[in-house]
Amino acid sequence: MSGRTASLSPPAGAMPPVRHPEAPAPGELLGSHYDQCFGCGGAQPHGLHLEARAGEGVSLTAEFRVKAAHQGAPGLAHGGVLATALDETLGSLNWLLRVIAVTGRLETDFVRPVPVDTVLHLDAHVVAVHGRKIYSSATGRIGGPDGPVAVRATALFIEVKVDHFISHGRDAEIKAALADPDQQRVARAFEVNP
Ligand SMILES: CCCCC/C=C\C/C=C\C/C=C\C/C=C\CCCC(=O)SCCNC(=O)CCNC(=O)[C@H](O)C(C)(C)COP(=O)(O)OP(=O)(O)OC[C@H]1O[C@@H](n2cnc3c(N)ncnc32)[C@H](O)[C@@H]1OP(=O)(O)O
Repeated sequence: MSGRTASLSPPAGAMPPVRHPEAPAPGELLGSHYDQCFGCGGAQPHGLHLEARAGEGVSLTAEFRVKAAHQGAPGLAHGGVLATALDETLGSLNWLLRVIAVTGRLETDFVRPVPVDTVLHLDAHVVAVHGRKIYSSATGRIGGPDGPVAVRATALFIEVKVDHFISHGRDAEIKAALADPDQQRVARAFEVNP
């Protein structure tokens, strides 16, 4: 065993999250962190095309329309796709902290089925930060932003350096990402605003 704690509750000594002064203003779209991302990439034909908008503090909202390609059972969204939408939404929160982080742990509750063509209204916030560990939670509702809860998740993200992607990613995609002026801007922003 690794000795890692399975708990998604912040430990004693965890601090409230601090919104970065240059984080997008409440109401602003965050944009995609990577064009080919399955969750948010605009150039990813198979993706969820999730769009997140900054909220107050370290929170955001996002919308995801379930398409026919996302089915598990007839006419219903696949649970893994819904978990991806939650993961992406939670991951986007770290941009408000100006921290690069990857999902270490994601716990999902599936509360009610989500039909195809439904818009899932997601909201997420960071609960606490402890060293490199970021504790966050998200809720997805259907029928409107105040509709019934369909899915919920709590997560632990771990802060990493941009080298994480450079040393683990595939060469071709790394080179393409570095050649994309937007991605370079993202990476640079992360480097100068740790
Ligand atoms: C080149 C161009 C660059 C362009 C890049 C473009 C964009 C980049 C920007 C942002 C991208 C990031 C996210 C995008 C947003 C959303 C997308 C959704 C998010 C994802 O889809 S992301 C993919 C799935 N994700 C992974 O691919 C992670 C695989 N994994 C690892 O890479 C390692 O596993 C790692 C790094 C997590 C840790 O490794 P490590 O060696 O750095 O650190 P270590 O193990 O020491 O852990 C430190 C402390 O975290 C605790 N801890 C760690 N893991 C835990 C777990 N699972 N459960 C409970 N606690 C855990 C330990 O217990 C310890 O705790 P303590 O400090 O208390 O001892």
